Amino acid sequence: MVDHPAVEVEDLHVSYGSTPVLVGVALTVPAGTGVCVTGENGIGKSTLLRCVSSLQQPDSGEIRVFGARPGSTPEFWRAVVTTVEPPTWYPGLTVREHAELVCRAHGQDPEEAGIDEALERFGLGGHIDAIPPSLSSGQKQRLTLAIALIRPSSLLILDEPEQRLDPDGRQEVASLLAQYVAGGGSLLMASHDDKFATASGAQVTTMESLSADAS
Ligand SMILES: Nc1ncnc2c1ncn2[C@@H]1O[C@H](COP(=O)(O)OP(=O)(O)OP(=O)(O)O)[C@@H](O)[C@H]1O
Repeated sequence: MVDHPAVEVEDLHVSYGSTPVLVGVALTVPAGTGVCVTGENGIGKSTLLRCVSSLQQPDSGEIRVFGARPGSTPEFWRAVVTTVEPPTWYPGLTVREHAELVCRAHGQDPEEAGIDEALERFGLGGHIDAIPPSLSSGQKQRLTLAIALIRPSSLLILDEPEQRLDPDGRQEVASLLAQYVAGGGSLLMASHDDKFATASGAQVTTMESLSADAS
C-alpha cells in the first residue's frame, strides 16, 4: 500500500443530467498525508468524495485508491472509512454496542481497542447506554467520527467532519485527525472551515484548482 498514493484521481467527469459538476478533476493524496478540498456549496466536493469512496460511478476518468480501483471488495473496505453517506443505526443497539460491533467486525477486542476511552474523549461517556437516534445531531456526528477512528484503517474520507460540532468538539476532532495523519494514515476530506482543516493536518486545496478549466 505504501508504494502507491492513497488517492489518485485523473480527468474525472461527472454530470447530473445535462449539468456538468466535475470537469476534468485531478487530485493526488500521497499516502500518509491529508488533503482538504474546499469550495462553495454545490461545487461538487461531495460528488468527488462519493466517487473516490466508490459510492458513485463517474461518467469518465480514473480513480485509484492505494493503486487499485475503489470498489466493493473486503480489502477496500478494510482500508477505507468513509462518512460520505449518513450512518444507519441498528435498532435497539446502544452507543457502546455500536462501537463494539465495529471493533469486532474488524477483528479487534473491544476492551483492548479502548472504546470507553474513545467514547469518553468524544464527550459520549454519559451516553454509552443510549441508542444513537436519541442523541443530538452533534452527538450523532461525534459518534460517527468516534467509530470511524476507533477501527483500524489506512484512509479516512470525511465529508465536512466539523459539521454540527461545537468549538471544543472541532478542536478535539482536528487533533485526533492530525494524530491519525502523523501516525501514517491518509485523509481526504471536504470542509468549509480552513482553520479546522489545517489543524487536522490537511493541506487545503480549492475545488476550482482541481478542475481542468482552472487557470
Ligand atoms: N443525485 C443528484 N442528482 C442531481 N444533482 C445532484 C445530485 N447530487 C448532487 N447534485 C448537484 O450537483 C452539484 C454538486 O453537489 P455536491 O453535493 O457534490 O456539492 P458540494 O460541493 O458537496 O456542496 P456542499 O458544500 O453544499 O455540501 C449541486 O448543484 C447538486 O445540486
